[in-house]
Amino acid sequence: MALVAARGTLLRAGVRLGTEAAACGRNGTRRSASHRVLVEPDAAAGIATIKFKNPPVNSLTLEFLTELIICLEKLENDKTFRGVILTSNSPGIFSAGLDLREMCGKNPAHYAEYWRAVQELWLKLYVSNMILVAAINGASPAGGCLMSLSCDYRVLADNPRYKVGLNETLLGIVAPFWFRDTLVNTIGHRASERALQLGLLFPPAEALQVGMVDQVVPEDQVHSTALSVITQWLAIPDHARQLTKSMMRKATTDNLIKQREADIQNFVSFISRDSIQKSLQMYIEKLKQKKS
Ligand SMILES: CCCCCCCCCCCCC/C=C/C(=O)SCCNC(=O)CCNC(=O)[C@H](O)C(C)(C)COP(=O)(O)OP(=O)(O)OC[C@H]1O[C@@H](n2cnc3c(N)ncnc32)[C@H](O)[C@@H]1OP(=O)(O)O
Repeated sequence: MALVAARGTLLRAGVRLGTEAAACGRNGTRRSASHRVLVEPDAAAGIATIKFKNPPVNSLTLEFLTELIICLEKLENDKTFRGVILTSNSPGIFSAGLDLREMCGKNPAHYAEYWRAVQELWLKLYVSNMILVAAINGASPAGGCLMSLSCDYRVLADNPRYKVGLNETLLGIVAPFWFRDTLVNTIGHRASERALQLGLLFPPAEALQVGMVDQVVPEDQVHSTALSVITQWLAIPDHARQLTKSMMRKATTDNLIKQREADIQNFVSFISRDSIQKSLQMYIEKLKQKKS
């Protein structure tokens, strides 16, 4: 159902599914997707690397979200691949999170479609049967951080500019309950309460200390470290690891699934408020001014 909706979005966006599908195939050679998601499969190792390529900052536009969802679904259904590394094709920025322009100046139907896609990506990541490792090679605020928190393991490049965290309150918006739950499941309740209220963005050493990431390594070792982590995890029998993952995470995803439509309605009414639209516009303006 969600995949059908996602395909509808892609087709409206003019994305050729044939090309995209080929990119996520089982071929062992390097291939790239048509648009915003590059996939480098290593069939022999059973691992694929997904590289975000949505310039300038890998923000989660509806089209990018849709491509990611379809790509993950294809890998999930292809038993060749047991592990996936998520990383950015543009070192410096992992992902700037949700695309602010998708949440600003649009109509309620658009907000609803957008939020459903955000939910879908999280659901796909959080309870994926595959081993997901985030190789965080750049800044990763808000939705970018959520993507990495949804993986099984996070490796962050040691660069003080590469901050990670759920900074929603700094934008005048509120992280929804399933963002909160993902964070609480990772770093615990007290640390989450502080991080969420203050919208904290953690530089690498602090991110490691609070548990937002599992390892901090020199920038040029992020991918190789992710690869060696995934290799260790691959040694565990899939059925035992998958059932354990499900046991740890399914209650969290079920909580969203049972109130998915209400969550969409909450988002639409929240984001449509004049005060929230103003806050987002001011934030976009601030990002622009930072440059000049
Ligand atoms: C009663 C309770 C009710 C509760 C109900 C809850 C309902 C739910 C509420 C809503 C929840 C929403 C959850 C939101 C999650 C998010 O992810 S929001 C997005 C947060 N993201 C950020 O804050 C990141 C902002 N960007 C940056 O900090 C920086 O851009 C960067 C990523 C660190 C990169 O810096 P730099 O390399 O210097 O690039 P810039 O020059 O800043 O940016 C380049 C251009 O990119 C544009 N841009 C940046 N980020 C975004 C973005 N997220 N979306 C869209 N566009 C972005 C930036 O404006 C620049 O554009 P140009 O000026 O046109 O070049």
